[in-house]
Order: sequence, then structure tokens, then C-alpha cells
Amino acid sequence: MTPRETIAAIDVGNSAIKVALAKVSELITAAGDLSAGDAPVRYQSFPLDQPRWDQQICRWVRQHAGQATVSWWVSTVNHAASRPLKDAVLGVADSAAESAPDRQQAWHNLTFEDVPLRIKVDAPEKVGIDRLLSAYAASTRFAAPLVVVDAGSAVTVDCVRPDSDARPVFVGGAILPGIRLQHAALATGTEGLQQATQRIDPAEVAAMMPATNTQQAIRLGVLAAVVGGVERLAQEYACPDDDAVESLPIVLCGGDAATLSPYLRALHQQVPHLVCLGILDLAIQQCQIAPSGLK
Ligand SMILES: Nc1ncnc2c1ncn2[C@@H]1O[C@H](COP(=O)(O)OP(=O)(O)O)[C@@H](O)[C@H]1O
Ligand SMILES: CC(C)(COP(=O)(O)O)[C@@H](O)C(=O)NCCC(=O)O
Ligand SMILES: [K+]
Repeated sequence: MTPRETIAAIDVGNSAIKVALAKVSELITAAGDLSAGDAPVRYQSFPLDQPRWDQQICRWVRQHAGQATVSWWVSTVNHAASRPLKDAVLGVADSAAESAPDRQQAWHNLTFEDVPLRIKVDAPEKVGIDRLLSAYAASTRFAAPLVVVDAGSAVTVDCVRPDSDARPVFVGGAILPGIRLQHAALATGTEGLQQATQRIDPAEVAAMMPATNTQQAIRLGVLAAVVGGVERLAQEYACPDDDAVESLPIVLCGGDAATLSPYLRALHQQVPHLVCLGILDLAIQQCQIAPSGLK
């Protein structure tokens, strides 16, 4: 990778593909804080239930990258989606004719070995790379111990602790079904429950403790399951033996972060695009180590 290139940081989840695009030269100059509003990064989310999302992504990247060489750095936990995207990017798929590349493209699937974070779990290669990258991005912005919550298709509640040298270590976490999956599970697993609208209105929640109809009861129950689970885990990770202990601070991201935030009583901060930020952090680090470009 060289400073003249553009980097496309790609987070392939189970509901959407999130894309962050930045010129490497501008990233190096702005390395201070990529979460800042004025950072030279464009973000776009492409839901996987939209038609031709692979073409849409190629077109969007081409529109904003111009003729620059694009390095695609990819975090994927959904290979059924990342494989056709790779084919479209590299011009392999027939259907990609419209977006076939007229400039150089490089595709790099990230693994746990690319993440400069100590990992202390049974099998690091089996942990979702999105969990490791968001933990890495959080640990470069906030002091460990901390909890990283990615509220997407699944909600992951991960813990980063300092080691004896105060360096951050990913020590594992918990996985629970996300809001949309919980709604779908209730609707498909019962006769009496239909899919409730997912939208949660804070005024409505305040008025329904307890809920007085089925739809509201589903919305309240699912919200409480996720918020309650996150808060309990953040407290248990701080100190499993003491109820009185404060929760660890939470860094919150994912498609449902804004929905959950108003109900979380634990100290938390929303940082959108955390997985993409982790990828861009890696890119900056690599350029700083090898400014002439090695990869
Ligand atoms: N248009 C949408 N399409 C899909 N999910 C959405 C949409 N709007 C909100 N959501 C919520 O966002 C969650 C998915 O978040 P996201 O971070 O994109 O997930 P993933 O990382 O699994 O792809 C869903 O569980 C759903 O509750
Ligand atoms: C837990 C996940 C499904 C979350 O995916 P997402 O909700 O972001 O689509 C993903 O990180 C994954 O497939 N993990 C592999 C198992 C593990 O992390 O232990
Ligand atoms: K997730």
C-alpha cells in the first residue's frame, strides 16, 4: 500500500456491508482521531436485503475513489456475502461487467493475525474478526478495562482488560441475538406472536411498564433482554463477585446502537463504524511503519 492509494475498509456483517473510504495520504495526516467529524473518511452502509448491493458498492467506491488504486481491506463474518463482492470488485463475476475495474484493485481478507491486540481466548482464529477489530479500535481510543458492544444481527459484548504492562488484551465476551433476530425468533417460533414493528419510541417505552398489548410486550421484552444483558455483563466483567461494583465503561456500535443508547444506564459512548475504524487504524499503522508502502 502506498500513500497515493485509496483504502476501502469493508465490514461485512450478516445484515449489511459497511464501507469506509479514505485516501491513504489524508489518513496519515489526520491520524489523530478518525472518529472526529472532520476526518477525511466517507462512510456508507449497504443493507444485504437490497437488490444488487455488490454493484452498488462497486459504483459508490468508483464514484468517490476516481482513478486511484483501491486497496480493499475486508473484515468478514459472512462469506456468502463477501465472496460475490470480491468477484464484483475484481471483475470476476459476469454480472459485474458494469463495474468491471479499469484500475488496479487489491483485496485483503483480514484475520486475527493482522490485529495488533493480544488475544486470550481458546481459539483466536474462531473469534469473529469484526469483534477483534472493534475491540482494537476501542482500545486505541479508550483505556482498558472496557466493554465493546456491537449491536448488529447478533449483539456481541466483549471485554478488553489491561495486562500487567497495561497493554490491552481481548479476553472474550458474550453473544446474544440482536433485536431483529429476537423479533423474528418470536414470530417464527410461536403461533400467537406476529412480527411486531421494531421501531421503539422512547415515550412509548416510558408509558408501558408493563406493556398492555402484545405488540408492545414484544418490543419491551426484546429491548429489555438486550439492554439488561449488556448491563449485567458489563457489571460481571468488572467484578463477578460483587453486585455493588460499577460497570466497566461501554463502547457501543452497530446498527442498533442508537436504539439501545437511551435505555442504557451504564456509562457508555457511541462510536459508529468501529469495525471500519479498526481497519483504518491498521492501515495507518502499516503506512507509518513502512511509509514507502510494503503491502
Ligand atoms: N434497514 C435495515 N436493515 C437491516 N437492519 C437494520 C436496518 N435498520 C436498522 N436495522 C437494525 O440493525 C441491525 C443490524 O445492524 P448491523 O450493524 O448492520 O448488523 P451486521 O453487522 O450484523 O450486518 C438489525 O438487527 C436491525 O435491528
Ligand atoms: C457473532 C457474529 C455472528 C456477529 O456478527 P454480526 O452481528 O456483526 O453480523 C460474528 O462475529 C461471528 O460470526 N463470530 C464467530 C464466532 C465468534 O465470534 O466466537
Ligand atoms: K454484531
